[in-house]
Amino acid sequence: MNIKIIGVGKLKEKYFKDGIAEYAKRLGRFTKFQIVEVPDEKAPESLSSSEMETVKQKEGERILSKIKDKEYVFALAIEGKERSSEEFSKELTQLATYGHSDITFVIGGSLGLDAAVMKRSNAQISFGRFTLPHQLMRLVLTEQIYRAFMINEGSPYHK
Ligand SMILES: C[S@@+](CC[C@H](N)C(=O)[O-])C[C@H]1O[C@@H](n2cnc3c(N)ncnc32)[C@H](O)[C@@H]1O
Repeated sequence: MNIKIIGVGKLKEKYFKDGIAEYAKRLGRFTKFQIVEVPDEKAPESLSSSEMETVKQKEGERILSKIKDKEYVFALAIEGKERSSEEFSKELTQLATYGHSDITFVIGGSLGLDAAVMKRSNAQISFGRFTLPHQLMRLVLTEQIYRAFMINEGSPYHK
């Protein structure tokens, strides 16, 4: 299985980079894992709602340019569907069983994901109603993907 996370903007803080690098290393024995970063658009607080839509649209086009037709896409969205870690683990196993070997997760920028990206997605995942910073979301998601493989293996990592 190939797993890709597409994120908007560069990861700046070392502690996020270190955390992600640790889980990415652990994931190496289960899957080919990569993070693809697309450039973010400047989004000052003074933007009008149509300017905000333009920012999301531009970021959305960059995201979509990194997705191939064969990829199964999960969009991360607060209003998406919540799952337990066990359900998520089962879902990934089922996708592999049904021949989906390229799984892509998309995390939006500071203004969220454009409608075109939501439309392209095959499923939407919510980590609950809290708004998480997109950089932290990358780390949390990477850990949950690792956890999903450990659950599937029956590892005591998941208690
Ligand atoms: C700072 S948030 C964007 C907030 C924006 N107001 C929105 O509603 O999408 C950046 C990205 O992180 C992800 N994200 C943040 N919190 C999330 C949550 N609780 N569940 C799923 N994804 C989340 C989403 O992909 C979101 O586009």
